[in-house]
Amino acid sequence: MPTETFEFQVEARQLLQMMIHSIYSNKDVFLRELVSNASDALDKLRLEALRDDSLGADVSDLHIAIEADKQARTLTVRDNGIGMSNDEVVQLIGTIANSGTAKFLKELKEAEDSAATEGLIGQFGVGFYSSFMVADEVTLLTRRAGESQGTRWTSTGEGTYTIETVDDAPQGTSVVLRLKPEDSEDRLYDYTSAWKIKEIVKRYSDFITWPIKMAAEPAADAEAEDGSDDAPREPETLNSMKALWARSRDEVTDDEYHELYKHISHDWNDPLETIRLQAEGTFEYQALLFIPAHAPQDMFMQGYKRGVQLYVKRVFIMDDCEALMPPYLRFVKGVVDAQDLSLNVSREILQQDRQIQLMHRRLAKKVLSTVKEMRSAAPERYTTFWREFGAVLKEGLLSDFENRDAILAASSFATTHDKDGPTTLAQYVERMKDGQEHIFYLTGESRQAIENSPHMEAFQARGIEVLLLTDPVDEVWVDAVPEFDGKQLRSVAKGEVDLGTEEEKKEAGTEREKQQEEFAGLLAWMTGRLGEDVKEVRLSSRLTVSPACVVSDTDDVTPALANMFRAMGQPVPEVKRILELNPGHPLVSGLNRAHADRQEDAGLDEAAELLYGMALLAEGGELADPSRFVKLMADRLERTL
Ligand SMILES: Nc1ncnc2c1ncn2[C@@H]1O[C@H](COP(=O)(O)OP(=O)(O)OP(=O)(O)O)[C@@H](O)[C@H]1O
Repeated sequence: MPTETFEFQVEARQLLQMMIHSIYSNKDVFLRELVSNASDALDKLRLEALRDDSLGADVSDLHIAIEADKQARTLTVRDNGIGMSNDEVVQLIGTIANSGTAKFLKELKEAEDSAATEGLIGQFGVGFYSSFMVADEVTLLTRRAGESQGTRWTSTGEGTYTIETVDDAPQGTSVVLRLKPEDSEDRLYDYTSAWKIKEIVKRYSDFITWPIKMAAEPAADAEAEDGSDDAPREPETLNSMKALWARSRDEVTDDEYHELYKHISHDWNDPLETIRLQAEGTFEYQALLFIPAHAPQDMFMQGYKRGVQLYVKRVFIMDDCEALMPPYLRFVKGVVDAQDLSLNVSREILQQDRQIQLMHRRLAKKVLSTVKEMRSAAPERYTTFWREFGAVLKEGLLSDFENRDAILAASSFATTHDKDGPTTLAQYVERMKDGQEHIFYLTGESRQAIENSPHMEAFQARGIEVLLLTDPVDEVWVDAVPEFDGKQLRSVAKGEVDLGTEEEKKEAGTEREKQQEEFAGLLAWMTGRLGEDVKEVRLSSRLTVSPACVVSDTDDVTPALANMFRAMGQPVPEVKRILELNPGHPLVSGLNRAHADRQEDAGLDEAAELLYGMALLAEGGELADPSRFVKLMADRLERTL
């Protein structure tokens, strides 16, 4: 079989270039990545052998071996795991399937200093390619369990790689690195040194559940006597293989937890939070969960794989076990080790298992209570958490009714009360003014757009706090959550506004009756005139500065929500809104006088239309016919000159 040469996919090539030009300063991590891949391959083989008797794979001595050759300056990481078929090598090693990669590479190019670069690359993780940080040539020899032929893949990382079929490859994968010259100033150490290898394995891979073996070094005295040392030596196992989740908290350092996190999440950064849980009794399990410090790029994409790893009595069973985590906690990584499940358990069985459902509930509660505690105990970390995952967490308000209060208690919201810091609902309720019955909020594109919206005027004038909700999911959950602490949530852009003390309300009522009479003609005429667009034109009690605004009826769908449904392909009927006029505004009183004098003409028609258009623009809405609006406006302006 001839050797064939292939080109790396564009993204893969860019990533390799970055590896070769060593943008990541800690090069030791290449070994962690290779060991991590080898460990995954062993997990996969054990499972496949369990499920498929006919695989014909040897699973008697599964392990990882590290071999260094000082003379040849090579380092080999070998496993006798699942291996890869010829096609898999091309697909998995020659291309990058991760959809976030292009975006990541762009950000990486724009990053200005090396610290920013490392932060970014840490979010991504580059796995196998990190070999090129320390090697100028990498050879991978692999044979998939159950297949007879193997594949050799070789590359210097410069744009192409070669592939050839090999007849006598052992089962599993070996990766041979031809090491670059040592350069300790660049943190490129001697990776043939047994001491260095041990140090790296201990630091990053101690918990790996498979033995990581290294051939023992020849003893110094034996070499001195006759220059050779032929006696076979037992290879040394470098890692303790202890499952961290099964050890007590005080036996494990934070660093050890963090390395386990990196292994299972493929993240290069430390997690934000580590959560431990031990359940005893009839259904025993241990969980070690992590909240990452960054949201993955594809968290909102369809097909995002959620869930933690499932082990049964220390044996890895599956990745992304979605039965253990609700969708709104899909960012949580970790390990759950259950004592009483079958090793053959399938995803379908897990979904229906009552014990698993109980476990799922308990894990969700534990994550939520941890987040809540984080807010008081570590506010900075909570801020990071909320920035990265707040929008996802709030999805739970729509799906997890049982934990709704716990989700609300772990949530925070931007508020008019504080320019910089968010508030909790409990804090909001504490600050509520005498006579205020509701928790007020407004949804919109951005804080600025909301604050400048005319709907806010009466609230600003009275100093009533309003929550400023800018995540798309906010449009939805506010309708699904009936109340918090006995207080209803109310949009300031919906329904009638009824603020102030009883006395003030009474006074305002008499005043309003007078105004109703005064403006009755104008309101009736405008309701007819704008009837195609709005269901009613009425006087407003929410405006102090602006002439007009558009509001939705209390139970109507807002335009933003309707747009969201339409974007998801769900038809939503057109819902007409209400135009409110500010009787105290000179433009409105002027229009009222003009209407009383002239009853009807083209000028009045246009003024009504312009007023409605202005109200839409003021809330950040869209005009049905912007060019007509601009023309009418230009005509009017022209007449003022
Ligand atoms: N030793 C190995 N045995 C079998 N398959 C392997 C081995 N090393 C890598 N692979 C396959 O190649 C794929 C790509 O590996 P790579 O290390 O580049 O990325 P990854 O481990 O999937 O994720 P990340 O890039 O986040 O580390 C792996 O998912 C795995 O399927």
